[in-house]
Amino acid sequence: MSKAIEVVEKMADNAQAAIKYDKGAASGGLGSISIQGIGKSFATGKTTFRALENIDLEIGANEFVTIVGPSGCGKSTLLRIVAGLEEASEGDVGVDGDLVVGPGADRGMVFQGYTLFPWLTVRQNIEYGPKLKGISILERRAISNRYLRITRLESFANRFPKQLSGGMKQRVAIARALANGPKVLLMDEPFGALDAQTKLEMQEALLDVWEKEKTTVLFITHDIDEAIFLSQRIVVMGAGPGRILKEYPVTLPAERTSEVREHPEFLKLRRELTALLKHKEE
Ligand SMILES: Nc1ncnc2c1ncn2[C@@H]1O[C@H](COP(=O)(O)OP(=O)(O)OP(=O)(O)O)[C@@H](O)[C@H]1O
Repeated sequence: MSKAIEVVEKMADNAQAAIKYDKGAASGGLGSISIQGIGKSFATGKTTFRALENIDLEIGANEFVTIVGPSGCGKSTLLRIVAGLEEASEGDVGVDGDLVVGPGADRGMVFQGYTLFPWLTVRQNIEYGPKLKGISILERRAISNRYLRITRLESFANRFPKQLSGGMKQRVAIARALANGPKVLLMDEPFGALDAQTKLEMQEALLDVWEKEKTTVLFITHDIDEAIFLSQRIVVMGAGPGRILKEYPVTLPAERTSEVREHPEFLKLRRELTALLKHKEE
């Protein structure tokens, strides 16, 4: 089953999906995330595999936090737990004080693969979530217009996914997530498959969306430069079992232009993170 279908089906199953579209959430809802004592064990044959151990992380409303760490340290598992797609073995996740018990419209997911519905146009993909929630066609049109504009896809509204470039498809995926009015965007290596130039453009586009929509973003990447450029805070995880090793506040200017990449603070952070992660990969 594709990840998009998995998310949508679980949302449909979940009582939280019944929450009516709330413009307040789309345009400045809160969105603080509280991750408390999360542990996760997977049953693997006769043994269990300890994927996450004692994860505590508090993320403020409208904060942009990125998780980096070696392959297999549990980044995706943690994000899936926050999304409500995976159940934690121990601990709790709350969004604005509400316990996460499954996927909900308050949390939008964007993955690495292009998880669009290939049989729907760009506009229909964006309107899919609102339609599922029974939002009227007029209101749906207003929502899709807004996110087509914000993601600069207006002239591609009637195209099908296969007629789009990789960067455009990821912009549609972001627009589709935003169309549900989430307080929180959960992004698992969303730009991992893009070429270098498109990736840089997408990072700037995402910061633009984040500033306009005031969503909280929890982002995963292997790309240290991407983590520094985007984030207000970087959380480094280690493996065996997956745990938080260190947190770095990113004290770069709020306006992230390409010059920021040459900023001494950027270069210092890159050196520190590279050294820490190199050591962990060895
Ligand atoms: N359903 C599952 N059953 C058993 N083990 C799992 C399952 N899902 C994940 N794991 C294991 O848990 C660990 C963490 O996986 P996860 O995908 O969260 O890591 P990650 O840090 O996101 O890795 P990557 O950076 O390579 O994407 C891995 O060792 C993985 O094999």
